[in-house]
Amino acid sequence: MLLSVENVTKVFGANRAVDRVSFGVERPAFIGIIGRSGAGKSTFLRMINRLTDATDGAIHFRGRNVLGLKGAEKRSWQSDCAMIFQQFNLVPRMDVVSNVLHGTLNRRSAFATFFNLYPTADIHRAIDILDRLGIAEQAPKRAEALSGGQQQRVAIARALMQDPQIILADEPIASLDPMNAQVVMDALRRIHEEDGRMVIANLHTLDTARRYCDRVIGMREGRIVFDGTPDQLTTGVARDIYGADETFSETATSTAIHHLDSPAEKSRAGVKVH
Ligand SMILES: Nc1ncnc2c1ncn2[C@@H]1O[C@H](COP(=O)(O)OP(=O)(O)OP(=O)(O)O)[C@@H](O)[C@H]1O
Repeated sequence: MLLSVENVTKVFGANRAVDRVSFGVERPAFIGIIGRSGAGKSTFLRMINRLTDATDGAIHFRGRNVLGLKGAEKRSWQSDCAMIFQQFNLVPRMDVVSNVLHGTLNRRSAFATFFNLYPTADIHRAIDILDRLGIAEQAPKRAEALSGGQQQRVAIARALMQDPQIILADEPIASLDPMNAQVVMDALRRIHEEDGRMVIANLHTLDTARRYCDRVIGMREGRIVFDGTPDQLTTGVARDIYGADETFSETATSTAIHHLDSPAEKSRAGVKVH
């Protein structure tokens, strides 16, 4: 088993935010985690890369319990599983290349970090990665001058700089318009396919999960209530995951471009209808 999650639990006071979550992954896959706000998706992702300590349970990656790692071993694990956030978390006033080079921070000495010194090889690699993501020409600009979709690709480049085995993406497209959302999801999918990296993404839209993931995990109130392929993710199952009644509509959880076909949807999305 490549990744094995066993009874992982996180308790905040009286609230079981994540409740005995267990599943196994045999080979690097593109996994989507869906569920309504507060279902425990972010907390779970943050426990994998040790941003949040679990209350109970174990997570084994290639046979090693990552929840027990300390010090240098923990930091090394954290660079093996790079995280991408909804708000990109770039340094806005810093240029794009420097933001990407930040992905090598925990490999560099305090001296080099203080004086902002980067090996030439790292700078070349950063530009190659930006090129691969189609944004090399943005390299000298300040991060804040870029569109949301471009900024998220910079964040992906920063993650790739760590050469991670797993990319953890916490609502990576929740702040993006449908067009940019697609560009970012395409980039993640391509990295998964070309590099064989595992991707675990918290997603708030069903259609994105169906379209990009090999496997979808549905969470509700801290527990896994669905674990299967996109094909098995029927409207009935989705209704169960989101805890909605018969009035549940798929488009309510959708941002995809192809759902903006009808004039009503276009106008709701703020697109001018002629
Ligand atoms: N640091 C914290 N202290 C106390 N409670 C927390 C903390 N972080 C999360 N929670 C609670 O844990 C539960 C799960 O939150 P979490 O953010 O993991 O859900 P989520 O599915 O990612 O939702 P969202 O998409 O809104 O982030 C919620 O009830 C939340 O209020």
